[in-house]
Amino acid sequence: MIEIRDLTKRYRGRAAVDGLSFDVSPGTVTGFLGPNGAGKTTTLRVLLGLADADGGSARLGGHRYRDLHRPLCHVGALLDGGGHPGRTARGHLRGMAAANGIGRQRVEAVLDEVGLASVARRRIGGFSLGMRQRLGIAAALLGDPATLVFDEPVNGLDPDGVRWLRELLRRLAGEGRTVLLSSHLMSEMELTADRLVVIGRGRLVADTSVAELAARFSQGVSVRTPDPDGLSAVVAGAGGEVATGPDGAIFVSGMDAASVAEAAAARGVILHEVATHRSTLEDAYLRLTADSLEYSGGAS
Ligand SMILES: Nc1ncnc2c1ncn2[C@@H]1O[C@H](COP(=O)(O)OP(=O)(O)OP(=O)(O)O)[C@@H](O)[C@H]1O
Repeated sequence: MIEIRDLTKRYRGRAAVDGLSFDVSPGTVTGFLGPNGAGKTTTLRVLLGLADADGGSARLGGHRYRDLHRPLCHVGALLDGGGHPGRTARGHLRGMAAANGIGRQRVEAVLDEVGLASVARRRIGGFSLGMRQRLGIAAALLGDPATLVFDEPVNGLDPDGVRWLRELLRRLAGEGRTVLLSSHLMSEMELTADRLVVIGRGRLVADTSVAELAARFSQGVSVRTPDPDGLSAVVAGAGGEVATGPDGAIFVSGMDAASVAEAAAARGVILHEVATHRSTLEDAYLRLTADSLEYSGGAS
C-alpha cells in the first residue's frame, strides 16, 4: 500500500508537487501519468526517501521509507538505472544483496527472471539501454518486496521486452503486490494498468480505473464554435459536460450530436462544426491533461 497525503515539494520556491494525495492498493498495477514536468519523478523520489517533502507525507505500508528496516525487502524501485559501469551485473546485484542481508541465491533467481543470466559476468558499462532496464528491474525484485515502483520502465525495451515487462507486472500484481508504474505511454497503460493516477503541475487530475476513464470519454461530440461560453451554457442547461480539447475544439459528453446542435440552435449559439467523436484512452488522457501542459510543442 502506498499512501500519498497532501504532499508538497518545492524547488526554488516553485511547487513541483502541490498538495497531492492518492493511494495505491495491493493487487493492482496503478499507472502514474502526467505531462513532462508534472511532478511524477519528484513524487517517487520523496516516496523513496531520495528527497525531503516540504509538506504532507508519502508512506509505504504505513511507514516512511527512511524508517524501513532493510528497505529493499519492502519496496523495489527502478528510478535512475544505476550500477557502476565497471561492475558486472552479478557483482552489482551481489553488492546490493549483501547490504540488505539478502542471500546470494536471490541474485541468481532475479538474473534468471529478467533474462540476464547469460550476461551476468559482463560489465554493466557495455550493456544496452534495454539490458540496463532489465538489470534495474532485477535490482527492484531482489528483496522480494511487497511494493514495486517503476519510473518509465519501458524505456529502451524492444517490443518483446515490452511484452515481457507487461506480463511480469501483471504477475506481480496478481501475487498481491502493490505496483506503481510511471509512464507517458497511455497505450501501454491501457494494456497493463488497472488504475490510473493522473497528475498535472503537481496536482491530482484524475484517480480512476482504466475502465471508468474509457467509459467517461468513450464517446462524445466535438464542436467548433466562435461562442464557447454560449455553448458551455447551452450544454450545462441540457445536462451535458464540456471540456476543451488539445486542438481547441470543445468536447461535449453526455449528449449526442443532434441534441447539441438543436440546443445550440434554440439559444442562437452559432456552431461551425459538430461531429460525433469516438475517442481512445490516449485522447482521454490528452484532454485530461490539456490544461496542465508545462511544455508543449508548437503554438497552442
Ligand atoms: N532537482 C530539481 N531542482 C529544481 N527543479 C526540479 C528538480 N527536480 C524537478 N524539478 C522541477 O520540478 C518539476 C517536476 O519535475 P518532475 O521531474 O518531477 O516531473 P515529471 O512528471 O517526472 O516529468 P517527466 O515526465 O518530464 O520526467 C519540473 O518543473 C522540474 O523542472
